Order: sequence, then C-alpha cells, then structure tokens
Amino acid sequence: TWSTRPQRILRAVQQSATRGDPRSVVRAIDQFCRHKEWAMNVGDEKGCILDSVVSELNPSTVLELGTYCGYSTVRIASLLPPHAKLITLEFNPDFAAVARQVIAWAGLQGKVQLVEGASGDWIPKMKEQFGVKTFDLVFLDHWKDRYLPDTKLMEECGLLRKGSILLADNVICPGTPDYLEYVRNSPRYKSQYFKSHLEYTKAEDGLEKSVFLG
Ligand SMILES: O=C(NCCCCc1cc2ccncc2s1)c1cc(-c2ccc(F)cc2)cc(O)c1O
Ligand SMILES: [Mg+2]
Repeated sequence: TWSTRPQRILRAVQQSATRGDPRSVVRAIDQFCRHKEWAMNVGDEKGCILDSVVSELNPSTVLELGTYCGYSTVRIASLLPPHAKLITLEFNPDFAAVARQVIAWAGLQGKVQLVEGASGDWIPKMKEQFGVKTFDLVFLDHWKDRYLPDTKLMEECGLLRKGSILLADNVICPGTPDYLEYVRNSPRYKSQYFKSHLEYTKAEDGLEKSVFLG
C-alpha cells in the first residue's frame, strides 16, 4: 500500500534523526518538509517564536490542540521542566499513530499524553480525566474555525487562570479572523502578534500570543 505523507515524515525521522535527540527530530522533519514535501508543521521560523514563548513561561501544564505528526509537540516537550506535562489532542487517528512514534523517537513519551478525539468533546473532560486544574499554556493549531469556540469553552470550563497564555498558529494563513477579533478586542485578553511566514514558504503568517487576564 502507498504510504501517506505523515508516514513518509516518520520514515525521514527514523532514517535521519538520533533516538532520544529531540533537536535532531525537529531538524529531520524541517529538512524533509523544506526539500521534499511541504507539510503543515509549525515549521522552523514560527517554531523559534514558539520556543521563546515556552522557554520564557516555563509552563507546568500545556495543552496542544492539533498534534499532526508531533513536530510542535517535540519542540514544546523538549523545553519543559522535569515534572511538567503536555496534553496534545489529535482528531485524525492516522496522524496520531505517526505522532506517537515521532514523540517516542525523540524520547519524550514520558512528558506527553496524546489524546485522540475532538477538542469540543475533550475540553470539558480535561479536569476529571487528567486531573488538570488550569493550563499555563495552550497552543492552538487545529481546525481554524474551532479556535474561538474552543477558547470560549476553555473559559467556561475554568481551564484558564489569570496569566494563562494562548498561542495561536496560522492567524493569517489559513487565518482565524473571528478568533483574532475576539482576543484583540476582549478586555479579558492582552494580545500580541508575532509576524512570521507560513511554514517553509514566503507567504505571510504569524502567531498571536494572548494573555488571559482573568
Ligand atoms: O489545517 C491546519 N491545521 C489543522 C489540521 C486539523 C487537525 C485537527 C486536530 C484536532 C484536534 C482536536 N480537535 C479537532 C482537530 S482538527 C493547517 C493548515 C495549514 C495550511 C496553510 C496553507 C495551505 F495552503 C494549506 C494548509 C497550515 C497550518 O499550519 C495548519 O495548522
Ligand atoms: Mg498550523
């Protein structure tokens, strides 16, 4: 059977990256997606912005919405302090199967809980299922029309605290206009745009960092 793009990404990791070395996993995926096949990882340029937000915040609890092949999962998890936890949600079982193996190749499976399913179903169950009180950081990188409803859902479920950070990918391309309007105009958020480019291209894109004010 023909392989899928996520399976080809996994093969590139297994052939080019060193087991237990997250940076070599990130590099292998970037090389493959820049020179062989484009794929919707956050990429190296926006990835550096993601790294700086994570490093500055030093979060204990992180939620990632949209795992895909685990590229940003590996970037985030490799920067977390020893007892910190990253929960990542993926809707597509084929993506999830590849991501588990990419995360394991990086040696980060102990820090990451990959959950298969839809954000709208899982967000209300976070507290009871995973003993989460609030998230220090949420990385939004899933369906672009779910960013706003899921942010409101996280507010309603009490998953955000004063100082929680939302970091959203793709706010320009493909774009999340309703989400941007909300976090930029709501008195409950302090928002900041980090201009960058769509992964592996010259098209504009960026990350929106929004602090929940409580
Ligand atoms: O769709 C994108 N990403 C979401 C995939 C949807 C996977 C989901 C995960 C999940 C978990 C929980 N509940 C529900 C869901 S749905 C995406 C698309 C582009 C792009 C940009 C220009 C193009 F020409 C073509 C694609 C770039 C990106 O960086 C992306 O992130
Ligand atoms: Mg994205």
